[in-house]
Amino acid sequence: MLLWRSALQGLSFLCLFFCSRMGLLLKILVPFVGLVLAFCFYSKEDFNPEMLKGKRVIVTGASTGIGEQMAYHLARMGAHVLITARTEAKLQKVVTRCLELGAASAHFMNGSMEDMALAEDVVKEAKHLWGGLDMLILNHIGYTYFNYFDGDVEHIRKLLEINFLSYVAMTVSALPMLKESGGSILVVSSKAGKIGIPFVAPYSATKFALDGFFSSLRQELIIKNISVSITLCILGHIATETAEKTVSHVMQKPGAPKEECALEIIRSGALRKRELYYPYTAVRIPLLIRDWAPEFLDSLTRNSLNVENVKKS
Ligand SMILES: NC(=O)C1=CN([C@@H]2O[C@H](COP(=O)(O)OP(=O)(O)OC[C@H]3O[C@@H](n4cnc5c(N)ncnc54)[C@H](OP(=O)(O)O)[C@@H]3O)[C@@H](O)[C@H]2O)C=CC1
Ligand SMILES: CC(C)CCC[C@@H](C)[C@H]1CC[C@H]2[C@@H]3C(=O)C=C4C[C@@H](O)CC[C@]4(C)[C@H]3CC[C@]12C
Repeated sequence: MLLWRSALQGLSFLCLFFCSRMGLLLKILVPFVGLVLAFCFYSKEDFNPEMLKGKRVIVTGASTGIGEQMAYHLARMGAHVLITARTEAKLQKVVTRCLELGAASAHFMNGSMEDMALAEDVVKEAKHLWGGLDMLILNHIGYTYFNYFDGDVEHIRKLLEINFLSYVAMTVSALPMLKESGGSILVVSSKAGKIGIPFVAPYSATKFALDGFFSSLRQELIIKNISVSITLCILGHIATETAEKTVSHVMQKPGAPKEECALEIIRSGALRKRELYYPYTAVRIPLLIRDWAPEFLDSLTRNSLNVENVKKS
C-alpha cells in the first residue's frame, strides 16, 4: 500500500514538473522528433532488384516453402543460385523453373544437413562453380512436431545439428569468400526464437541458439571491421504447406503469404539490415511487450492458440 502511494505521488510530481516545463519540453521535443523522423526518412536506402543481378547466392532448404520462393525471386533478379535440400526430384524442378525465370545460372546439391560434411561441400561447390560467394541464405529445418514436449532428448540433438550446427558449419566455410566479396549472411529464424511459444520446445531451442551465435558473431565482425553483414529474419506464421499441415488446427488466423515473405528476406539482406520482422506488427509488438510485461505476453500467446485442439499425451 505504502509502495503504491509513493509510486502515485512520484507520478503526480513528474506530471506537475512536465506541465510546468511544457514550453521548454515542446521546444526540445518537437525539433528532436522532427530530426529523428527526417533521419529515418532520408537515410532509408531503397531496394532495387538490380542489386541482386549477377550475385552468387546459396539458398538452403529451397525445394519447398519460403526457400523455394526465395530461389524464384533471385532467379527473376538475374542472380546465380545454388540450392540445397534432401529431395533431388523437387530440387531439379526448382532449378528448371529458376532457369525459365531468368537466373544467371542455377544448380542444386542434395543431401541431409545432419551431415556437416555436406554443409561444407555445398560451400566448396559454390567456390568451384563461381570462384566466390555474395550471399548465404540459411533457411532449412528438420522435421518439427507441434505438441507437448515428449521428453525425446535425441530429437533435440538431431534438430540442433540440422537447424543450428549446420548453419555454423556453412558460415565458417563461407566466411573467407564472403569477406572477399563484402557479402551477406541471412539467417531465417522465427518468433519462436525470440519468445516462449508452447508446443515447439525442441524447435524453439534451435532458433534461440541461432540468435545467440549470430548476434555475437555480428558484433565480432564489426569490431574487426569485416564487411560481412548478418541479417536475422524473425518470422511469424507463414502459409507454407508444412506450416499449414502442422498448425492450421491451432491458429486463429491464416498465415502470411510465402512469396511476400521470401521477397522481404532478400530485401533485408540486400540492404544489410540487422534484423527483419515479418509480418511486421505481428512480430514486433510481442517483442516490444516481451521485456516489460513477460507474463502478459505469455498469457496472450497461450490465449491466441486453440490449445484445446492439441492432443494431450
Ligand atoms: N512456415 C512458418 O510458419 C515459419 C517458418 N519459419 C522458418 O522459415 C524457414 C522455412 O520454413 P518453411 O518454408 O515453412 O519450411 P518447409 O518445410 O517448406 O521447407 C523446409 C526445407 O528444408 C528442407 N529440409 C528438411 N529436412 C532437411 C534436412 N535434414 N537437411 C536438409 N534440408 C532439409 C526441405 O526439403 P527436403 O524435405 O527435400 O529435405 C525443405 O526444402 C525455416 O527456417 C523456418 O524455421 C519461421 C517462422 C514461421
Ligand atoms: C503471439 C502468438 C500469436 C504467437 C503464435 C505464433 C506461433 C503459433 C507461430 C510462430 C512461429 C511458428 C512456427 C515456426 O516458426 C516454424 C514452423 C516450422 C514449420 O515447418 C511448421 C510450423 C512451425 C512449427 C510454426 C508453427 C507456428 C508458430 C509456432
